[in-house]
Amino acid sequence: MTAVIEIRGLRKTFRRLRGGGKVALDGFDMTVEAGQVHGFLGPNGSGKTTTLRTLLGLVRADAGEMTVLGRPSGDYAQVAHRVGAIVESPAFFENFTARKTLALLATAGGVAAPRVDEVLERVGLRDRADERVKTFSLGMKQRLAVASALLKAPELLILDEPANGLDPGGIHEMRTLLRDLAAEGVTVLVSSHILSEIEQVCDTVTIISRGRRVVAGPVGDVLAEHSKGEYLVRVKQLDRAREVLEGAGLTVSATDGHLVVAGVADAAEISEALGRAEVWLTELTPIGADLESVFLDLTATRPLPGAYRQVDDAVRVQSSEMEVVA
Ligand SMILES: Nc1ncnc2c1ncn2[C@@H]1O[C@H](COP(=O)(O)OP(=O)(O)OP(=O)(O)O)[C@@H](O)[C@H]1O
Repeated sequence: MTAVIEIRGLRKTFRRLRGGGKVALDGFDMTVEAGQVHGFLGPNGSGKTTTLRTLLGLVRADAGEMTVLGRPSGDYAQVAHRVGAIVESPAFFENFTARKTLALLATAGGVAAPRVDEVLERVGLRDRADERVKTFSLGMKQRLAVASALLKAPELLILDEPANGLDPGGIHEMRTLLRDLAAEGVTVLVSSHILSEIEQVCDTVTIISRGRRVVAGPVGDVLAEHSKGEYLVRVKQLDRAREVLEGAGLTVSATDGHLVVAGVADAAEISEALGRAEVWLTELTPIGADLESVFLDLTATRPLPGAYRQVDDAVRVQSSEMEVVA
């Protein structure tokens, strides 16, 4: 596979007016392969936007190496026409219509005029194209931003929170759009806090916490690695099944007419133990980890009862250990 984005050891500290600095990126690494939809996740203030701005040449890194579409970051101007990006909400002239906004951007970027109607159709703004941007809702402005990023028919699309403000139908359409673009060979890097969306739409994922990569890989592998070996068990004799499974050394909890059995290395442990006691299974299903629980665990941002977590409270992962730093 070819890496479209390769980042190694990226460091950035922002100076503070009153002295000292804020470490935004602390040796961050990321690889995005061609043709994939890659999710970029991290808590507020973990360094996502700084990474994306550095990739696009808007922020100068203190150290590290980056290539975009095979070119080192210093040559970004030479690949900029092959990259479409929305990083933070773009500002549009409020008095212009959507069509005029895109037509101006198309002219400035040397894009053929018919492309404007194609992208308006693609983001669902065809019927509102001649209305002024100031009358647009947040979600409609977001659609316009995506349309502007698509104008150049980019090979690499970078989207920071594209679902921001979209209604459920719009989120669904955004998901379809990203998958369709990937099927056409476009590489998509998407940052989002809507983890269920990322889980559905992305092939691969990188999670950042306090400026460092805490996990990366195919979404399925990341979920499998963090699976807790839990199974949902349904049987007619619930109490008897619980007794048998606990007797076999398994951890069992009863919920809503079924059992959840934890710490299971192999499903056969459950079926054999129950079978020996002549308790017959009606359902045995592995309970997979979801991206939200993996994210909350790896970034140590799971809400604590009775406490208001502060944005910079998180973890720094060192090999397999987690050191909590407040
Ligand atoms: N221009 C700046 N000057 C000073 N500090 C900055 C600047 N830009 C970002 N930071 C700090 O760097 C850290 C990383 O910020 P960044 O915007 O990259 O986070 P993020 O992961 O995109 O967060 P969010 O999910 O809230 O958008 C934060 O602590 C932020 O306050």
